[in-house]
Amino acid sequence: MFLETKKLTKQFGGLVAVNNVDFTIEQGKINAIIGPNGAGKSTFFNLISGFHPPSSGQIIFKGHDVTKLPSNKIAQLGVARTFQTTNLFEQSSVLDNIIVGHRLRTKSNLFDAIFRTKRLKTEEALCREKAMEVIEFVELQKVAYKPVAGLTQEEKKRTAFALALATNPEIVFLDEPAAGVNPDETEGLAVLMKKMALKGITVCLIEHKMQMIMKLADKIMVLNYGEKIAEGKPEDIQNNQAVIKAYLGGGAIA
Ligand SMILES: Nc1ncnc2c1ncn2[C@@H]1O[C@H](COP(=O)(O)OP(=O)(O)OP(=O)(O)O)[C@@H](O)[C@H]1O
Repeated sequence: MFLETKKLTKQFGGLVAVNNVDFTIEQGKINAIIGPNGAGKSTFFNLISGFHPPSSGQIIFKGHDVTKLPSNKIAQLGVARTFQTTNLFEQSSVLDNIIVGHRLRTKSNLFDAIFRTKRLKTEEALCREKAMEVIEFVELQKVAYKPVAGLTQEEKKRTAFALALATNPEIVFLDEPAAGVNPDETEGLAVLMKKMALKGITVCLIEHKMQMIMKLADKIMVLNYGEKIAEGKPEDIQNNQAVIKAYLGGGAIA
């Protein structure tokens, strides 16, 4: 099993935001988490990427219990994530944003920076090389040297993907990757997510755009009031009575 949760639970005071959720994420596939507003999707995401400690339950990643690991330690195991609004440096170029993001995860220290050590120079060169590689992967070569402020929404999303990919992750968690982009751009981002999965990177996303999810996902989990009400292939989910009921008659998942 690649990534698995066992009876994962998160309580905020008296509210159970995630309730006893068993879920498996399939390696190299596109795994989606859907559900009505307030269903617990973001909380579940925050638990499995180490941003919140669970109240109870377990998270197993490649056979290791990572339940109690902080997010930086989980990141070192090959887990990366994007946020609904990824903070980019608007006045800096795409390339610099990615280099800075990557540098934050490399090993040089203040001593290296002051004395411009060989290690620092080697790492800088490697970061630049890696940044160019991921810029090419997300197809942003044409805007690599442009400030982020002048990019389209889709290009900004691609930059956020590139930031996550620069750490060589085995799995990326994408929080509403297509929020705020138009249908054409949504299609472009869907193609990019497929490209990631084809490269062997496991994708796990939260998304409200149902048409996109039904076409894109290999596997879907549906949360409602913190509980898993369904798990399966898109066609199973679309025809699942509990899911249709949760979405008030099914209009939202048609
Ligand atoms: N830090 C917190 N403190 C207290 N309650 C919280 C906290 N975070 C989330 N909640 C509550 O937990 C429940 C689940 O919220 P969550 O944001 O995970 O849902 P969601 O499915 O991601 O919703 P949306 O689709 O609207 O983003 C909600 O009732 C929310 O108010």
